[in-house]
Amino acid sequence: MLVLVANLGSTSFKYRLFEMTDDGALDDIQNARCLAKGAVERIGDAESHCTVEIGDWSDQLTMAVPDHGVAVEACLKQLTDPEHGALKDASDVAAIGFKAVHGGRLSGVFVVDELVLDAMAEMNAAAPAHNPPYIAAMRTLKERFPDLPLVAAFETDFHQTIPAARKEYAIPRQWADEFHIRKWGFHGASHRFIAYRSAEILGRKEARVISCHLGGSSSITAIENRQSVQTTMGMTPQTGLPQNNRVGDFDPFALPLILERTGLSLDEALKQLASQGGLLGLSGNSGDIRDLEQAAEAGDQGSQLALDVYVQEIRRHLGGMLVTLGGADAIVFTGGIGENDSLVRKGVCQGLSELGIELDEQANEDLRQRTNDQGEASFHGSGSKTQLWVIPTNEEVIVARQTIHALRQ
Ligand SMILES: Nc1ncnc2c1ncn2[C@@H]1O[C@H](COP(=O)(O)OP(=O)(O)O)[C@@H](O)[C@H]1O
Ligand SMILES: CC(=O)OP(=O)(O)O
Ligand SMILES: [Mg+2]
Repeated sequence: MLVLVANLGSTSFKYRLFEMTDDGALDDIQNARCLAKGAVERIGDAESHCTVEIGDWSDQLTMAVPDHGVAVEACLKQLTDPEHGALKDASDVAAIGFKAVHGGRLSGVFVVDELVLDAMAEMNAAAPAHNPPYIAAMRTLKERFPDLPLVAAFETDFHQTIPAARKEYAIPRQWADEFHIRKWGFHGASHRFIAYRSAEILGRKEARVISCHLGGSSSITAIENRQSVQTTMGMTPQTGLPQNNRVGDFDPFALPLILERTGLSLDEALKQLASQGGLLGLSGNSGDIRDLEQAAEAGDQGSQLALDVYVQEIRRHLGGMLVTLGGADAIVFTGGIGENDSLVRKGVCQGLSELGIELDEQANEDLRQRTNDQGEASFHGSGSKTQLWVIPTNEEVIVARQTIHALRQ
């Protein structure tokens, strides 16, 4: 069975085409053959980087990809290319699974119909960088391929195991009960993959793991027995750590002051918090960690401040997760930043030997030369009680499994 998985991130579009057996369990993460994969990075910038790998053939190009709709069209074109493509026709796939973000009252995995699209649209204001592009892509594909099942696997699903004491806001009871205002948590596919994969690596399902998904959007999750028990994002993916251009945790009582001083409407101010905040807002320069490190190196103070705030916020939440779990067997770094950025990993892990966390600086620097065939490597010192790992996330294989399960029901 062929399953195409579409992962529309805040700054990227990634896809993988899998050949899967349909009898695998959700945690059967090794049992999926990836026939093709591709990515478009820096969507919305003047130059987006596009990569594609189909079998032995690969290609890279730089072009303008203004939005996720254009990215999805480009992906289908690549996959059905007469010379290099993996599909004769898009209808060869059994389903397209989406790593969908906020379904509000719908948390779980659903075949996409009008009710699902409505539930997502209700959350457009809560997830402005994520829900509108997903809805647009789903509508386009439904129109072009009316017989092809589309499946939405919501990011909130993995966090349903978080106990009430860690998911309730201290707000009037009615808001929580009637309007579902609570900490939902996101990046569920990634944190679930890390939960399953780290348990395989550590050889223990009951391990205590802290999963740091650091990318265009970032969140940290505490995992016990392969289940989420606490996470940093809350009601919306604007919360928790500072994101690339979204604010992270913020005091709502600053808003009246902002509206009064700037003359902005509430809508405009929220738009700015969700597009001009985060690392971009702090630095006044860029939301991409690579640009910030380059600028900081050249002496740009705003960029250095953004990097420092990001690392300090990760450390603050890491401290909370360590206490929640009563210590950790492993801390795992994943996502575009977690997998690639040794400076951020070093900033987060240094000076924690009193807590049993010892970084091997050289191993952290040389990580790329030390990875196994899945791109994984550890970088803790020999005396460290807590293991430190980089594990490339595979959100798509989780969504592919969830898609098959949803089709069976
Ligand atoms: N080689 C790299 N070195 C350092 N940071 C990187 C590298 N590649 C990507 N990144 C960072 O990762 C981010 C993208 O991460 P990703 O997890 O793909 O994001 P999203 O899914 O939110 O779009 C970029 O914004 C950039 O900050
Ligand atoms: C919240 C979320 O799903 O983030 P992203 O896809 O941008 O990493
Ligand atoms: Mg992502």
